[in-house]
Amino acid sequence: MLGLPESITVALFDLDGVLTDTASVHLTAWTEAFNDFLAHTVDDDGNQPAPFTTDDYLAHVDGRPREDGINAFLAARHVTVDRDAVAALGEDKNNRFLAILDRDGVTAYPDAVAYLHAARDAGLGIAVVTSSRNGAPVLDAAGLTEFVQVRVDGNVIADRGLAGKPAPDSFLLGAELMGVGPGAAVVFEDAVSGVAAGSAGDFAAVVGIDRTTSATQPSAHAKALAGAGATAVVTSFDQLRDEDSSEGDPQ
Ligand SMILES: O=P(O)(O)OC[C@H]1O[C@@H](O)[C@H](O)[C@@H](O)[C@@H]1O
Repeated sequence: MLGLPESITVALFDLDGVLTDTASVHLTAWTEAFNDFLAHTVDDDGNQPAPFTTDDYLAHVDGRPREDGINAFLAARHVTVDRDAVAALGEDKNNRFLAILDRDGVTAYPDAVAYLHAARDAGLGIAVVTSSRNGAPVLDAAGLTEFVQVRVDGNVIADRGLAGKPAPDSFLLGAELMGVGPGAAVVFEDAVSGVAAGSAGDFAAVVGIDRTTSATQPSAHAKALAGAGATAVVTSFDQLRDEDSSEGDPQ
């Protein structure tokens, strides 16, 4: 029913881009904020840096805590700024993110909601592990809070001084708070940094969710997720459940 090894009793879900259609909102907010910022900045050689692109988002920002994403992208553009500038850029992006949320609301992916129902019905423990400090309001706006027994979000990560994804620490904390070790838990992730975190944590399974395409041909992102250590890559949770009905696996 869930397409998972039977040893798994806990599911750790990333949020943005896995359960909710908010990776696109982060991408839009980051693109606007970075490009406004870059327009008034020069790199370490005094040149105008190239604009922020979707590829930059996937490589440097996706899945990481806010400040880590800023630092990784600016380092890639050889732009050096002080901590106040990083904080101001992060705040600008967050204001843009919240304004889009306020205007458009949050959509939960139907396949993810169906999978949450199936996981809960099967008795699996459910946790959300997100780098976002907006994890609680996004879950609320999507109507998903009722499913979540444990939430590790960007605020928890900062309060506890944990290393962000691609370090495994936030997922390991999620498993610990659910009372299991990584050998009894599955990680669901759409970001390369998140899959790398699950892989580094030795979780029983790390499922990459590639929502960049609905085609059967593996996308570049699907290949990147596999390369980062995903034990399986699917374009929808439905594929996990379909696999089971064709194989007759009990869980
Ligand atoms: O700025 P926030 O809401 O704390 O989010 C931090 C990061 O959270 C991750 O979940 C997203 O994949 C990133 O795009 C985002 O930058």
